[in-house]
Amino acid sequence: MTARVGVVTFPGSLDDGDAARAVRIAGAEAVRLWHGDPDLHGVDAVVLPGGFSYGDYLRCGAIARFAPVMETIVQAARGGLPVLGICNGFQILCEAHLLPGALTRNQHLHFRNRDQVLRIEATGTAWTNAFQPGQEVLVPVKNGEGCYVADAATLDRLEGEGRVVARYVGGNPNGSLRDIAAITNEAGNVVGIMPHPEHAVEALTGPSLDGLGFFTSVLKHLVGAPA
Ligand SMILES: NC(=O)CC[C@H](N)C(=O)O
Repeated sequence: MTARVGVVTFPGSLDDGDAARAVRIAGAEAVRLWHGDPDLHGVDAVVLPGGFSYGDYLRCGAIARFAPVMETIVQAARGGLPVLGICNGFQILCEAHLLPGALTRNQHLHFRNRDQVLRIEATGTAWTNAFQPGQEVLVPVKNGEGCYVADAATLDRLEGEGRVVARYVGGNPNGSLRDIAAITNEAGNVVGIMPHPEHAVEALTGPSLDGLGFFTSVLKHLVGAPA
């Protein structure tokens, strides 16, 4: 059976099309989900894409968190549904308290858009099991509010529990504490990542095919998961 991966569209989403494309290239069916519809239509996993949901008003992700679809996603994620939040999606996951900490204004106050090397540190998650521990990948980063912050105790806990999923290598583009680019929840089914793996899945557009591993990981995870 082909896995069905939902991709949510909020008003202001920008990367939902690319996320759905990445899902298809990885070999799954992409199911488009609408922010106003709480029904997840039986999907096996969910991607919250990048962009500017609700115009980034108030704070990035602060309004999207209250979308009808998020109520269902929060419940399902607590029950083990794999959820990947990319950039604005990561911001939404923090606002929804599925992940600890917050994404704040880039330290230098500039929007940053460049190709970025990441080191994958946690390969036990639903979205990173196709990587080798310590593997370096190249994916685009593009954000204005990507500076990950949390109190020292939370950061120590994330590190101690192996929940720092990826770190920036070769320069930190936004001032994130401890160079954190991606984290996971305790169960490893929810991952938030600031850079954009869905933009690194095709040779034509580059900068690598490294992003595909996030999407093939969840398919591997679903095959191993009980129905
Ligand atoms: N690429 C994105 O998803 C951008 C997220 C958010 N709007 C920011 O600027 O930080």
